[in-house]
Amino acid sequence: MKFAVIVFPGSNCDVDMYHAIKDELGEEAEYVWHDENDLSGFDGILLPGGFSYGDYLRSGSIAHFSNVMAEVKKAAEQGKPVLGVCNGFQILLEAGLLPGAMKRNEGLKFKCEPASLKVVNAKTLFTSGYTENQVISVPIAHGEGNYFCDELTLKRLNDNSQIVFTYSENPNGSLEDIAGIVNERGNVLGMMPHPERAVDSMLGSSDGIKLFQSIVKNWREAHVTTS
Ligand SMILES: NC(=O)CC[C@H](N)C(=O)O
Repeated sequence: MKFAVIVFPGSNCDVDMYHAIKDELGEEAEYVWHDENDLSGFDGILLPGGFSYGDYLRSGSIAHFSNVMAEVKKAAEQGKPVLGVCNGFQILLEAGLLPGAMKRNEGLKFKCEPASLKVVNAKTLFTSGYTENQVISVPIAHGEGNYFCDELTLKRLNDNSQIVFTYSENPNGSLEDIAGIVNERGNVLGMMPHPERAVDSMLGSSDGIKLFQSIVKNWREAHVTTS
């Protein structure tokens, strides 16, 4: 499986993402600069964390105008897996690929620490390697992770099982402890915690690797025929 790691001016978790895919997962990965106009050669799209355009205005609000975002939308419409982590999640929200918005953390402090997450929905293509309600440890590092949406959107998220991860202890004030959500179709996931930084026990946790393994397993089942 071949992944695109999209790089925006100010991305700083692209190397971690690339390392997780290439060295820990053992799949193909390529850096793709934000002005690229063609993602047709990739099977999965990864938007890594960082401070695209210095987080000016609102995190992700400038990056979502990048050329590559039209291609990310196309890939999502084609049903390809699209994962946005931290700033990647913020960009997906700004692009309208996921509902809701991100506010500054309650307390207005940047939080960088391990987080306990509950896997609320283990039926997505991103989480099928976990069990329902499994608690995993994945680090967070953000100043703008306070997820917010209106009541109707929240009801839809709950009714469609689109809330995928919640925090055991809410670090940022996000609505209903939301740490990650998926789109209605189930192929676009945004999450504030960093699974790419939890892929080896030397990093304090290897719980994140299952997320990437789930993507590959589900992709193989759908695309690779064995005789
Ligand atoms: N690591 C990240 O992507 C976090 C940066 C992010 N722009 C923030 O809210 O602070």
